[in-house]
Formats: sequence, structure tokens, C-alpha cells
Amino acid sequence: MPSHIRTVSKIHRIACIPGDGIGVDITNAAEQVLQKLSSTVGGFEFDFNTFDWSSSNYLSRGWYMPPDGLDQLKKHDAIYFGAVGWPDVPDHISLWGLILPIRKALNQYVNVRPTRILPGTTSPLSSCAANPSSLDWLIIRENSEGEYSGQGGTSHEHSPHAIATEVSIFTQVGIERIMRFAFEAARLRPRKKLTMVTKSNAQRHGMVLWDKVFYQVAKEYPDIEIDKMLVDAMTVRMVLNPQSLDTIVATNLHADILSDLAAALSGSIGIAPSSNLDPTRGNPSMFEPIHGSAPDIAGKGIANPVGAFWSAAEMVRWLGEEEAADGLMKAVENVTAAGVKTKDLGGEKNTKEVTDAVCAEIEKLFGDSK
Ligand SMILES: NC(=O)c1ccc[n+]([C@@H]2O[C@H](COP(=O)([O-])OP(=O)(O)OC[C@H]3O[C@@H](n4cnc5c(N)ncnc54)[C@H](O)[C@@H]3O)[C@@H](O)[C@H]2O)c1
Ligand SMILES: O=C(O)[C@H](O)[C@@H](O)C(=O)O
Ligand SMILES: [K+]
Ligand SMILES: [Mn+2]
Repeated sequence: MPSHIRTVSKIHRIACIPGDGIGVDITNAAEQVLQKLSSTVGGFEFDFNTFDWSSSNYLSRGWYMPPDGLDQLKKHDAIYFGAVGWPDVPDHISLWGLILPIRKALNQYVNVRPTRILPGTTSPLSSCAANPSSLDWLIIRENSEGEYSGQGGTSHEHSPHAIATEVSIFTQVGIERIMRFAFEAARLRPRKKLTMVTKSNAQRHGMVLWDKVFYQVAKEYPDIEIDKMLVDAMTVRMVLNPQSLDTIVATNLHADILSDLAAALSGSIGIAPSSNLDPTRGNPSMFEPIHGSAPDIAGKGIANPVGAFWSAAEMVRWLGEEEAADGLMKAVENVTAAGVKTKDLGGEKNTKEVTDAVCAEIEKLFGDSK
């Protein structure tokens, strides 16, 4: 091609919300890797727009998101999120000031949380030592209602008669849409298995509707093998029989807890990604590692950026850049396989060293393709 003719790149507008603690370190790392990816793969570029919505700014300004914050986010193709929460702000203020309103207002009713044991890493489960592929799960978390509906209140707050309610909301529409998403996700995986997690033995209204709608929707998917687990027994099965599970659908709270367990069983919470999706694509979806701001290691430069990279790869895939997404995951896996890992995975490298190693792998994979 003559050198004066330039191909036009597609531009993906990304809103970045680093937030607090290690959220800042891993968002910087993800941006570095994404820039490297776009400059080596070619054909697309990222236009990053960073929002300083953090707990320290909340303390000085009195708000996490400005009144038009959601409208600002809507102008982007996707949102990349680090983590929110810091010890000097009550956690319910930070969560309800930032991440939960975004998930709800932008119709991100699905939270997808994959887990597997990456090459060169070890599971604490001895049963996975010989065959790491026996732990390969896709957790589909209901992300808009359930135990996180925000309904309830406190009366007689400062008296010995204080009363607080936290009301779980389950709607037919909300359950049906998450179940349908979970069945479709199970259908795309080779084993075509879906396990529904519930607590309908003790919780006799919302969880009973949850189960009922699951079985209604299941009739449309005769090709999917289904089963049902009470959430307490599910923790046992995840530990003792990991190979028996594939796709999992659970409520907002249950999946929040089970996905931290899943991450630990695959080696570390530091590797686990999540996608907060609006499957209608009417709003930008949001991508973030499942971990929080980790105040205990913040500022030390040692946070594992792998969960952030995996989340970034899911974002790139959602934006339609399949080849780049596969390449990013390949680069991450080559790096873990080579033993370049942070302390939580038993390694000795810091965030920057792992990030630079992933960039070097991207260069090896795509460097000559432009
Ligand atoms: N979506 C979010 O933004 C989100 C998620 C979870 C927790 N939080 C908030 O984060 C704060 C801390 O919460 P927490 O301590 O319960 O959970 P956390 O995930 O921040 O940390 C739990 C443990 O895992 C370790 N860890 C987490 N991520 C790691 C990484 N990338 N590399 C290495 N080690 C890592 C931490 O050092 C800590 O020991 C709280 O304010 C909480 O509300 C926010
Ligand atoms: O949803 C939550 O509970 C928190 O944001 C966090 O724990 C998460 O998993 O995203
Ligand atoms: K996070
Ligand atoms: Mn969580």
C-alpha cells in the first residue's frame, strides 16, 4: 500500500474508573496492556477517558459520581472499573455511591465470572494437581436485584430498639432474563451443563420463584443438562467435586460469595475477571476484576494484574475484537506459564514486572503483523 494512504482505525471510547487502592494500580496496568494491544494488532484504537471518582475525592467533595455521572458514562462504548472502597468511608456508602448505581442504572443485569486454573499456577485443591482442566467454571451472577435490591430501612436507629430490614426482591422478569442468559451461555460451552444455585429450603418466597422460573425456562433448552444445588452444599461440591460443575447460575449475593471461593480454588482472587453486561447493548457494559481495593497491599506495587488483564480481554471481546481478545489471553497465559507471577500466586514479581512481561508477549504475538 502506498505510504501516504492510511487505513482508518476503529475507535473504542473507554470510560476508566480506577477508584481506590489497588484499583488504581491494576487499571493503569490494564490501560498499558490495552494500548500495547491496539498498537500491535492494528485496526482499532482506544480513547481512554479517566474519571477520578474515588473515596478520597468523596471525602473532600461529598460525592462519588456527579449528578450527570451516568450520562457521562453513557457516551462511551465500555467502562473499565478498578475497585471502590476504603477504610475511612463505610463500605455501604462507597458501594452504593458508585458501583451499584452503575450496574443498576446501566441495565447491567448480568455479571459473568469465569474461573479456570491458568498455566503455571496451582490450585489449593490437590485433586486438580494432575488435571488442572477439571476446574473450568462459568458463574452467571444476577446483577440487578435479589439481595442487592437496596430495599429496607432502619427505625429507632440510635436506641436499644433499633430495627433494620434488608429486603430481597425477586421478579419474574428479572429471574427469567438471567436464566435465559445462563442457558444460552451453557449452550456455547462444550459440556452444555447448567447448575442452578438456590436456598429455597429456608427462603420460601423469592427463592421458590427463582427455582420455578428456572424450570420454566429450562423447557426451552432440552439440550442443556440441568441440576439444582442448595448454596451451602454447593460450597462442598466446588471443593470436593470441581469437575462435576460447568456453567453455574446464582443470585446476586450467592454468586458474589461463590465467585470469590471459585477464584481462590483456581489459585488466587487476583486472577478472576468479571463482565457487568447489558445484553441488550442499550448501555455500555462494565469490566472489572472481581477483587476489591485490597487496602492491606495497596501502594506496594504488588497487586496481581492478571484479573485486570482477563477483564480487559473480556471487554475487548465484547467490543468485537476477537483476535485481539484471544491474543491478550494467550499473552497472559504465556506469562503465567513462564512463572512470571506475583506473590499471591507463589511468585516473586511485582505488578509492573508482570505487566511488562505481558506487553512483551503481545509484541511477540502481533509485533510483525502490522
Ligand atoms: N467491585 C468492587 O469494587 C469491590 C469488590 C470487592 C470489595 N470491594 C471493596 O474493597 C474493599 C476491600 O475489600 P476486601 O478486603 O473484602 O476484599 P479484597 O478483594 O479487596 O481483598 C481480599 C484479600 O485478597 C487480596 N487481593 C485482592 N486482590 C488482589 C490482587 N489483585 N493481588 C493480590 N492480592 C489481592 C487482598 O490483599 C486481601 O488480602 C472494601 O471496601 C470492599 O467493599 C469492592
Ligand atoms: O457486588 C459486590 O458485592 C461488590 O461489589 C463486590 O464484592 C463484587 O464482587 O463486585
Ligand atoms: K473490582
Ligand atoms: Mn465480591
